[in-house]
Amino acid sequence: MNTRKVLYQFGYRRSPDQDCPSPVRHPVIVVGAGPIGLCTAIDLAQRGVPVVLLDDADRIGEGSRGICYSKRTLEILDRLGVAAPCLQKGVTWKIGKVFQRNDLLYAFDLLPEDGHKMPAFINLQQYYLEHALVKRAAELSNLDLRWRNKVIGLRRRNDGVTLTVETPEGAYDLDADWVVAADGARSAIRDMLGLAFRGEVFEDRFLIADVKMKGAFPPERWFWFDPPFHEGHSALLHKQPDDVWRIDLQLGPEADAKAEQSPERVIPRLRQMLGHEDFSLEWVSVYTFQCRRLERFVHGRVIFVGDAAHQVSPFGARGANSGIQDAENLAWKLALVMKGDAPGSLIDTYDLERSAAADENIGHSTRSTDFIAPRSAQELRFRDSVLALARHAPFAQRMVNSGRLSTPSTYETPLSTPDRDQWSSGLRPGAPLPDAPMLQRNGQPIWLLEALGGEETILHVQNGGTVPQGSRVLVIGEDLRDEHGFFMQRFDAKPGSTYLVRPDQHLAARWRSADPAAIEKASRRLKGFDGEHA
Ligand SMILES: O=C(O)CCc1cccc(O)c1
Repeated sequence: MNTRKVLYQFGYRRSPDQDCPSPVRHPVIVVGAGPIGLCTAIDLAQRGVPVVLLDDADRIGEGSRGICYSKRTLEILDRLGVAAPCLQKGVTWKIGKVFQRNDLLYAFDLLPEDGHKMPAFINLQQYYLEHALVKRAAELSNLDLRWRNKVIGLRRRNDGVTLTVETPEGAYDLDADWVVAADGARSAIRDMLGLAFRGEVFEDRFLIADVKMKGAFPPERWFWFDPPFHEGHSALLHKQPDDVWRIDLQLGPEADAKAEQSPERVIPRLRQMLGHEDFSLEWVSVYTFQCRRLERFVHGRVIFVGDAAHQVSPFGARGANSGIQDAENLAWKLALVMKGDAPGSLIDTYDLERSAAADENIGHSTRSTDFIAPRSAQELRFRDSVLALARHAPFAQRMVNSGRLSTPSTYETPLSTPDRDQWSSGLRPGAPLPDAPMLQRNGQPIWLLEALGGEETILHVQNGGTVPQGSRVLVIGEDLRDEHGFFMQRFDAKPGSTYLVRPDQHLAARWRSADPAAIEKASRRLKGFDGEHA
């Protein structure tokens, strides 16, 4: 059952680099062609940076891995050109339900408002996402994806890194100005640099099963505390495409991982839960998890992203989503630095912003895990009291923690210019921009985030005055029209309001009226030319 079915097979191809007498030098080498490595490589390539992407495998296999992709992740995937196939195949959902025993404690809606291109979440087997990314990578002539290229050695130099790469035809060396380590939780690059994680390892074991069946459950996230079919433990259910259902069952710290994966143990548990045996097992595994991270994500010219840099429990779906957000944070910075349009110290803000995001994710993940699988009698008493109260008191429902689902971080960063004017919407410098439906000059609809793309942009609300100058300016009221008022409301905009947007669509600065000198200063600041990171 755990022998992975190969879903997509790719060929090893000899690279001309393997025939060169001395190592060929590349601007960026990304190690690991999982979703995070692929997103990093595609983003860099789209920004005009030639990339080599190395992976030790040559296939995408079935397996129990990431399934939930959040709205922000989908917005990033859209910019990378892969959201459409993911949305088409994925199961869209936004409702979560939390049960205790057989009783519904409460339900939540992750996106109660209209006017967003992307849904709150989709569920999609990771292999479909990886396949869409590999197809996209193949369209980019400056992205060289090399299968069965395993990094077995790494030497750091002041101005770069030399990698030794093993292939079916022998080993060869490559030089890189920068290496991005996206080689996952068991990162070989991390080991080669002798880097250790700090954080927590949780003892509780969970059974994870992908089950194929014609289920009558709706496309919602259902979470149970102490259900009658699995007493004293928790259970989680998600719908995936192709009639596959993801089931996570808490087993406790004493569970025997090997025995629990056998069909003799798994099938009765699932029969108990589903009330029938009309299903087949696609994938079964037993896992424990860690909430931990590297102290620093940037080590000279080697930069860590995704699970190679930080790890969380599955609850909240923060692993893959935060990894893809690492990729987008890094790509624009690396591209600017490599083109000489920003100082090298801009890369330090990747470390600063994304390690703060990792701490946020680890904090959420740890608190959820402590609530779901209490580790002491005191934690258990607290958990059970909250659940008892939540049955009758809505305020206590907010204290129930069955996993806080992934949301993007607002960066507290030297790249932001602090507000000097009064603003009242939830948006603030460092935050990802909300989307809004707009009309183009020709009357065709376009989403705000589509119009922004991946470039630094000034958004200026028309007021009859002088339009600010910048490398890219979009005037609301001319270039983009806000027919339904979503933009004005979400941005707390008034005529003259002006926003400076980072290449990753986070807000860098805003003013009630455009001031060319202030805009120029904020633009230099967002590229790391100003303040302590100059
Ligand atoms: O709903 C959640 O909190 C996470 C669902 C999930 C994500 C990744 C793996 C897995 O087994 C469950």
